[in-house]
Amino acid sequence: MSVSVLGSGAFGTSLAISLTGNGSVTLWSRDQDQAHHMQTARENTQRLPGVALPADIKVTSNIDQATKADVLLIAVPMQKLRDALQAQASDLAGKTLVACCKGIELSSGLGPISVIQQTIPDARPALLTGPSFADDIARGLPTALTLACADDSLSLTLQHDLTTANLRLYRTTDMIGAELGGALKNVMAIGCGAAIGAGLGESARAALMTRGFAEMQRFALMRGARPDTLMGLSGLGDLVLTCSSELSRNYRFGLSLGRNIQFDTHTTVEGVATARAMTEIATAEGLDMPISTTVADLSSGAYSVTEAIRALLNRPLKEE
Ligand SMILES: NC(=O)C1=CN([C@@H]2O[C@H](COP(=O)(O)OP(=O)(O)OC[C@H]3O[C@@H](n4cnc5c(N)ncnc54)[C@H](OP(=O)(O)O)[C@@H]3O)[C@@H](O)[C@H]2O)C=CC1
Ligand SMILES: O=C(CO)COP(=O)(O)O
Repeated sequence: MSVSVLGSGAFGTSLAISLTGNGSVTLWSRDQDQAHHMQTARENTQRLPGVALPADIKVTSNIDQATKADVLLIAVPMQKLRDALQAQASDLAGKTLVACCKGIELSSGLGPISVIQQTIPDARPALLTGPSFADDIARGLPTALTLACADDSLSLTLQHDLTTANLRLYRTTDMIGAELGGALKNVMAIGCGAAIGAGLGESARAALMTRGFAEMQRFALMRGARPDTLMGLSGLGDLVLTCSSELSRNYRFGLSLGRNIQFDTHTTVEGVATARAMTEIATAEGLDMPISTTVADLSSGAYSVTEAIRALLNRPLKEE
């Protein structure tokens, strides 16, 4: 099996490292200088410092070379996915494309699978998602992920090809559920970070995670997901990880909001655009999503943390 990872950020680099024992691995960067630096320094100093790139990984900025592989993992941020696919559309036609991003596209309200289907209609799409920090994967720590794919035979092949000694993949055919679990947990992680950053305590975080999970289920079921998918790695599993660890960028962004301090605007924080997308869809569908709406307002600066707390606590009392 040969695999190329398109997108040399933290996650793409970690997946390339993890897959080196399984066959030939190419890591593609859109930036020629960055690709050259990684190829010679054997480290992604910009996005995943401190982890050596195994000698077997070929790093390139040549898309023709990269797209020769049997399987292409697409590891770019959700809001960049459409542009990234469109820019390479002719090279990607007919390929097996495994999206590795988590989010809802703000301009369309679609998840990664649908964006692939729109931009590269004859591609064979799948999604890799679930609780995993790039650093953990790169260091070979045990991780379990969800592989979502509608085509059973392709799904079995990918599960076999992408599983490693430390990376265990579970299959599902519920692509909508897997997409939304990964997308929506980032929104809740921002909320939890804000609560902890503002000193509201662990009980507040538990309440936000639980009621946030109820919102995730409500939203995902409305869009046709299966309830059990949300209970799995791509939903509950990733929610627990992301809402409780400072390794998460979404959680750290929330912490900065709660503490009223600046956050590096170059850092990828998927939950900000997804909160906005989720809120717009929920409003159009008449779905009650108070935490997501509050996170969207908090992230955009429309609400202060004090206003956000007031908005959530002053809602009418209801049954659980
Ligand atoms: N980091 C993690 O622990 C995990 C991340 N993910 C998901 O993976 C996705 C990517 O995240 P991550 O790798 O961490 O992000 P990073 O911010 O570390 O890297 C993003 C990468 O995408 C590249 N990129 C951006 N736009 C384009 C484009 N149009 N064409 C080609 N390449 C592009 C960037 O290139 P450039 O440097 O040139 O801008 C950069 O290499 C996200 O959806 C995230 O939720 C999932 C699980 C874990
Ligand atoms: O998706 C992740 C963990 O599963 C990574 O989370 P962040 O994007 O918040 O760092």
